[in-house]
Amino acid sequence: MAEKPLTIEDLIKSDEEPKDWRQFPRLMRASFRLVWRAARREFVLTTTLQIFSGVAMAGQLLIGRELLTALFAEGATLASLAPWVAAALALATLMRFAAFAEQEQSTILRELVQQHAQGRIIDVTARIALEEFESAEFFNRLRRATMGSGMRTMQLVQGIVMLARSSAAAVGSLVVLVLLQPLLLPLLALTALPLWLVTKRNSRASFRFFVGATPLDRARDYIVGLFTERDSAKEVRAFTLAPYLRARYEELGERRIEELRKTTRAMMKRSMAGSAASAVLAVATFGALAWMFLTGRLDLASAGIAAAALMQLTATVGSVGVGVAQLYEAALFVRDYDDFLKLGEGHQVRDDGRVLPPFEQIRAEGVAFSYPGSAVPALKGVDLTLRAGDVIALVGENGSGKTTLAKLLAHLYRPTDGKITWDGADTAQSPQHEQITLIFQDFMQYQLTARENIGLSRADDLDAVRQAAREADADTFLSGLQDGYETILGKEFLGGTDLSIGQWQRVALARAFFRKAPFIVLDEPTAALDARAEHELFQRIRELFRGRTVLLISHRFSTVRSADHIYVLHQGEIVEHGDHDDLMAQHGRYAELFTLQAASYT
Ligand SMILES: Nc1ncnc2c1ncn2[C@@H]1O[C@H](COP(=O)(O)OP(=O)(O)OP(=O)(O)O)[C@@H](O)[C@H]1O
Repeated sequence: MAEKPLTIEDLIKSDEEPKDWRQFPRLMRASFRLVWRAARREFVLTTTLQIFSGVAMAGQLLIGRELLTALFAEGATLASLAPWVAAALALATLMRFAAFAEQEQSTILRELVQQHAQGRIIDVTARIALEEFESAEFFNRLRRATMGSGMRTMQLVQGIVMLARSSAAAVGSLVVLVLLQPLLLPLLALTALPLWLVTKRNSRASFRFFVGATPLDRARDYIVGLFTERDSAKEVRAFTLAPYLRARYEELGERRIEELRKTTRAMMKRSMAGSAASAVLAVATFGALAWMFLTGRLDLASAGIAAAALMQLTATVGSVGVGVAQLYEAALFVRDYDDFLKLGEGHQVRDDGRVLPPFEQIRAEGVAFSYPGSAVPALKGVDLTLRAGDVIALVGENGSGKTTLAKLLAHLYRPTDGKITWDGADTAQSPQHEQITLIFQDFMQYQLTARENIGLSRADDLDAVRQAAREADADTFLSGLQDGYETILGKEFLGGTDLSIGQWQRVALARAFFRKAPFIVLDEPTAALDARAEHELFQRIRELFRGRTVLLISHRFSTVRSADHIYVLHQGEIVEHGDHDDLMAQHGRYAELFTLQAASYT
């Protein structure tokens, strides 16, 4: 485990432009490791079958030469030709079978590699510090890593497979040529040189284009999401946003295409120049072959087969080039993927069910916090104490820092200054664990069954799920659904049914009751509840959460007045605290806000 977990910042600092091929061996090792871990059986089979096809191509040449020699021999008969014809047919059939088997294996191989790579990305995103999700660069990297794990791994696998096949075929043809006329080899090597140089430059150009286009691509996907996702689709209509967003989509697309045109044009020019140079060299090679035949250095059968071998080699040299290019380009993306995985090193797995001992007191001592990339601190010098069994309230205007403080107390973020202690022990390195339950203001509406929405990973215990639902006053409407607790909530999956926002909030509250954690954070838990439900919840909050510590965030002062202790936040600082009566007597910010709100009701 690394001493200090790597961050996006560290990755950016260590970024090196892939200037040359010196990184290639490392990238190839990483790529092979990925494929090997994901699907070694399929990989070995596919590669073996490809190598077989390559070698078989050389075999075809040799059989061809024997066939021609037998044909040109004096007194050639059908019987003398038959063994070679039979051998040629058998080999061709075998090659076709091998091609089918290879196709089947490589389809599975690609799928397995993708599944494995994506799975590892998910593992990392579940593990890394939440602060990472605060930067655009994180999402750029995530996208590139996802590409590295998705379509690029396919490219990688295809590259490896194509290279295996082409190399085997090339080696076969080379052996045939060496047997026939070794003098042709140096010329052939020269033919490959221009292609090699072009390939190298083109791969880099293509990679650079994709890296540069990542933010644009994300912006475009975001717009597409606004059209295609259920929540935003209604706003797109309500605000007649479609024409505006459509134009934005086009504009982003045009910028991308313009860049792509520039890149591909440069690549095409390079490829043309490379091919022209190769063609000239190939003509020279064939000229040399003709000269050898005319001067009697090669007989007719050998010259014919040498010509066929040369043609095959020229084609294979081309596909080796393409294979290497695909590999190199894919390997650059795999580097992004590999770098991204490094972010997961040194982090403890969050929410691993480890149980901290029960606490007497949680304290924030001089806590400050700034969101990454934000110049203004969201919290400064916060001191606060939560005693076991208390109901504590955080109040303050919008943006005063309530949610941020709650997230720090729940171990989701680490303070940038000061510390959070759990009976005196600093919790900076503690994982998010079963001792804490946090119901967010923007709680999740899981498109899962009602049972899973409440019990989540422990939803098997239906009795406990129902008990939690009863406590949150959700049992009646959940039991009344078509399939009761087995009904999928939300409309995105077949058989799903939606709830009202207040009913969703009760389901979220049931989640808090279910977890039985000793420390519960409720951020605006009643924002969507009707007046009666809200009143009842607060009347019963002590009874419902008996023996547990509740941190309550609310804008409704009537709901927090019975709290044991109230902290008033203003611009990231605690400006007043005490119980309701103390605070009213202070005639400060709390008293002002409370009176203001009370006045609007009377
Ligand atoms: N992810 C973020 N990145 C940068 N700044 C943020 C982020 N989230 C919140 N902030 C800023 O931090 C400050 C505190 O925000 P916070 O969400 O804690 O306020 P709050 O008191 O919970 O507000 P509300 O009553 O509106 O829920 C605000 O100034 C806000 O703009």
